Amino acid sequence: MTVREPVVVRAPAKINIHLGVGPLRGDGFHALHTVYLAVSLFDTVAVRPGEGLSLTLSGEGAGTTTGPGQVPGGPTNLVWRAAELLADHAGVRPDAAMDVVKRIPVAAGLAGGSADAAATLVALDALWGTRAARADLLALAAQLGSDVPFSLTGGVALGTGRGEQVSPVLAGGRWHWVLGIAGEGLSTPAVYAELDRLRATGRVPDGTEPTSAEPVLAALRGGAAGELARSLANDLQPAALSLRPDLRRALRAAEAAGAVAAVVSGSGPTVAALAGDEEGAVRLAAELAGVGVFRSVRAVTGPVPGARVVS
Ligand SMILES: C[C@@](CO)(OP(=O)(O)O)[C@H](O)COP(=O)(O)OP(=O)(O)OC[C@H]1O[C@@H](n2ccc(N)nc2=O)[C@H](O)[C@@H]1O
Ligand SMILES: Nc1ncnc2c1ncn2[C@@H]1O[C@H](COP(=O)(O)OP(=O)(O)O)[C@@H](O)[C@H]1O
Repeated sequence: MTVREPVVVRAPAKINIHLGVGPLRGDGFHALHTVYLAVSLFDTVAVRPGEGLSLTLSGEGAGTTTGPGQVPGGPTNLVWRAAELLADHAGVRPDAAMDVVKRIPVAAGLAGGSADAAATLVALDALWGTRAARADLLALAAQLGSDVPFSLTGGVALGTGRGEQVSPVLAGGRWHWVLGIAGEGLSTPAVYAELDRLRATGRVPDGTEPTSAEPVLAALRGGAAGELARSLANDLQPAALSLRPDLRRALRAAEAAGAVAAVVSGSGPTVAALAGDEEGAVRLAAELAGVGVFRSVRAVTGPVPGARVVS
């Protein structure tokens, strides 16, 4: 009997360096104009032949049992759903043993579940030999979540629609960040709902004119960290701050520790602090490691590629 080596795929976390949120659409999603950046913090998904589907989870977050950070171990996990969707699309039996190593913190605004879903599509496409067209993989990804197509493509991309329509963006550099990770996650739907509430009560602009992505796109072409720092924007940030007031302290701490700018990543609660260069990021990480508001900190760089087979 030949024992087949597993197919191992890694997929990156993302931060939103621009997140313009338009009005709530009829389908329950908000129209977005976002700029995603894939960063060097990865989950891996390994798949082997199996009878039916099975799933094991290890690494940070895998054992979380309460709150929005809970990762389901069965059919509702995005990995399991991705496997069923690809099998259905390709007309094959959903047979695979799947092992996920989670290093991307859960419910952190870093798209860890989306990374796992994208990695699973790529891994099982290789294991099952389904050879799905890229456009089909992107369409399956969009069915799994708004962020999943970006997790497939990686790099730097503009996201429109509900965030699922991605197109690459020209970027003239690499940027160094420190991620400040909070102890407890935030639920994405709860943060969008809080934004709607703040808009309905006139506490923030109503979203008919979401913040423009133009400054950030120009800064990406230029490549300088200082220019990017001036153009970071996140329309969800007031909602995340409203639900989690201690995030204000986290943002101030990042700037006091030498970040050229700091912004909440996506729906939060992770704070993405931009450093001037690589050494600056190492220094910033050391400074922020001692700040009580963060459970942990990670120095990362981006852009990095999307979900890729690594062995
Ligand atoms: C906020 C963002 C920014 O990139 O990322 P995270 O911070 O979650 O990582 C995304 O919009 C999250 O995308 P994702 O996590 O894939 O969300 P989905 O599963 O598609 O949707 C979960 C829920 O979020 C809300 N949602 C999501 C996307 C969108 N454009 N409008 C929304 O209102 C809806 O309530 C939806 O039911
Ligand atoms: N493989 C997975 N990894 C993480 N979360 C998952 C996964 N599958 C399903 N989920 C669910 O998705 C929610 C959001 O997870 P995640 O993608 O980590 O956060 P965010 O949407 O903030 O980027 C989790 O709270 C969990 O209930």
